[in-house]
Amino acid sequence: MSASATRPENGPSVQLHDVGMSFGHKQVLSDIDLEISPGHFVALVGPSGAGKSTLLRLLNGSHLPTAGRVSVLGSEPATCSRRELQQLRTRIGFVFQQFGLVGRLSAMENVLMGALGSLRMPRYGVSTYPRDLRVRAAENLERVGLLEERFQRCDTLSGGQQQRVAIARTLMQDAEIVLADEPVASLDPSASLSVLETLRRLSAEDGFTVVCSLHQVDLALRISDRIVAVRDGAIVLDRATSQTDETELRSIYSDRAAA
Ligand SMILES: Nc1ncnc2c1ncn2[C@@H]1O[C@H](COP(=O)(O)OP(=O)(O)OP(=O)(O)O)[C@@H](O)[C@H]1O
Repeated sequence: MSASATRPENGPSVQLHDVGMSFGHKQVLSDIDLEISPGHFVALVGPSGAGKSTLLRLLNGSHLPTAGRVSVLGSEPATCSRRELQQLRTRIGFVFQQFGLVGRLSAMENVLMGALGSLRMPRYGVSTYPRDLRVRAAENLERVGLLEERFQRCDTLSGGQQQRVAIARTLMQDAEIVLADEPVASLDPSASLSVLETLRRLSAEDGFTVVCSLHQVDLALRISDRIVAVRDGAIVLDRATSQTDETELRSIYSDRAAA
């Protein structure tokens, strides 16, 4: 794992205390208490509209809580200056459902863009990046199984391949936390499992923490160390994955009307 300048040794990656989030009069999250240790792979599950994406956005400082405290890698986004928040975000990778890649650029160039935070000037074209970064980008593409496709335009890659490129891009950041917002929602079951297994392997190899929202409870059970379920803006289950099962998790979706 990358060295952290501010996080106390072995301190939690993420700490939320009594967190609430409202948009105007709409209360979206309330009384959220959550602590995640470094290197853990946490699956965030729960029905549509439960507040999972909002919770992930609180973790990278895109949203600031309207109540309580959020601390990420030892920093509180709410009290960070703009520059401190920018620095914090270089330590946090984000993987989106829609990949967030530049389709007309090659896999290699998209991956290199993950290193832009460490460069002073914008770059245009693979050859304008320093050689050491090009070597690392190729290594990271190899780690996600896409070395051969490195010069292929991203919009010609399959969905699963595109998500692998997005994951390789976060590796260029040396991210200490990877936040993944429904990263496999648009993939078929086989590609979904394969992408999540890749993320899991990389997290184990490099030691970064993963918080990953998922709708597929079977995948959450296969891939995570811990499952946090959110419903109607509150945490309704927070357990080691080995201590829960598909029936209990499905009830969080199906009991919704009765709750
Ligand atoms: N910027 C915003 N302004 C107003 N309401 C918002 C905003 N962002 C999210 N919400 C509301 O917050 C609630 C939770 O949304 P969120 O996207 O966090 O849910 P989710 O659990 O990620 O859902 P899904 O699984 O469908 O992605 C929803 O009612 C949504 O309309």
